[in-house]
Amino acid sequence: MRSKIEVEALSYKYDQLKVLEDINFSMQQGEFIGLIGPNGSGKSTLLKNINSKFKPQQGLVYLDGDNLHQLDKKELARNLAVVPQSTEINFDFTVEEIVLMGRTPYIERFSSEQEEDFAIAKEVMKLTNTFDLKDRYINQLSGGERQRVIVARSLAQNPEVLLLDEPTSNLDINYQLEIMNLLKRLNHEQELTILVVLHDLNLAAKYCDKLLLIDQGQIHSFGTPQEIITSENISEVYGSEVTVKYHYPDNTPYVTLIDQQYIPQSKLEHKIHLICGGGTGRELMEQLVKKGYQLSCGVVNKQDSDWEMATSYNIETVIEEPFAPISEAKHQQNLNKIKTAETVILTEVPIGNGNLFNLKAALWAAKQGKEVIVVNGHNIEERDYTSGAGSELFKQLLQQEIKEVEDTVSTLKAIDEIIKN
Ligand SMILES: Nc1ncnc2c1ncn2[C@@H]1O[C@H](COP(=O)(O)OP(=O)(O)OP(=O)(O)O)[C@@H](O)[C@H]1O
Repeated sequence: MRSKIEVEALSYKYDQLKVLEDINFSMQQGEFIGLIGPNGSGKSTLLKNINSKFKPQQGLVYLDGDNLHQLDKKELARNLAVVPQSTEINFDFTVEEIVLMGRTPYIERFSSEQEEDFAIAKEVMKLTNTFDLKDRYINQLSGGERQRVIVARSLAQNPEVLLLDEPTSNLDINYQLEIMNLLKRLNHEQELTILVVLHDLNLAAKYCDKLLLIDQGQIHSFGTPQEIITSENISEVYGSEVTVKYHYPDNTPYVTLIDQQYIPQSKLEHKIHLICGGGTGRELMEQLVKKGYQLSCGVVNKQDSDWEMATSYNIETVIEEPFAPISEAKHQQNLNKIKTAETVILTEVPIGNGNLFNLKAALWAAKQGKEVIVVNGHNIEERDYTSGAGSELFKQLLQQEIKEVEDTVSTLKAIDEIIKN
């Protein structure tokens, strides 16, 4: 199959300033690709090379196998439409007039719009929620309204490929989602091929099938959001420390910025091991990761909701088979993790014969002189399913030098105190 768009060895300079170097990638029909990268990395310049506004000094761009820069302008506009980053429109055109401009590539010289053109303009105005604005002057609209009109104009071109440069930048959160949902719908229903520059990595990860990450004019990486949105890539390209959580079940990544300036070094170095299970560690895991602690976890069963959360944050975890009792080997691995931690937290995990080892691990940690925080907001008997063995071990644990707390908030306070001392 021929690629819809193929960029081959493309390099571009503004006078002496080299901005793009040896860019190679292709888009198949119906792909939805996000172009991401830091400010000034060359995203807009790449888009302008693909839409033929700029001609690369080296390399070629193909549309359906034809050299795109040699295509007649009208033919190109019937295939490819652009939503630029900023649109200066100096004259007082109405919204409908602007949208009808999208029909220009279909209108013969010396003739004017036909009924079909008006019908298409109406349809795309409805799609973009701009129909109610149709008689308003474009220069009297808000930035967000104007943005939607420009999207409508590009759709009126009835293109096969749509290039958009930060189409959501002027929009409030509601319209951001509306535009992205509209693009996704057009992509699905009409196989519209989309290349969109986005700054919001979470929006990009949520909507795009693939992401092209540009760094200083070169392709850093190209792949699925799961492959591209990793804390390593973000730190390498943007220089920011982030946590990436992979949402279950489709593993859509979600980025949260860690502002290192506000995390004291003592927190970054403090290692915590969390003994949990059955979802009792979820809330703590989120909080501790966001606060910048180094976290490990175990033993949890695969498929358990604590396992799910630990996996989504890439937390080092000792994992047992689904529903299987903790084996001696996994228990040993857990103790090895505990050895490297400064603090151990035992959540209010229900105790059965299968996870008695987790109580033993907490007891072992306390006897080793580790700081052990035991969450004990409810009576142990209520969650002991071992006919007493669990309660007995728990009693021994409480007799050690441990910190007994009630819930997540008091656990976090206890950790703060440990670090301060
Ligand atoms: N017309 C121009 N003349 C000279 N240099 C330019 C021109 N347009 C952009 N540049 C420079 O080229 C580099 C890439 O700019 P470009 O706008 O392509 O980056 P970008 O990734 O789209 O950035 P942003 O995310 O900030 O929009 C920058 O260093 C920029 O200053």
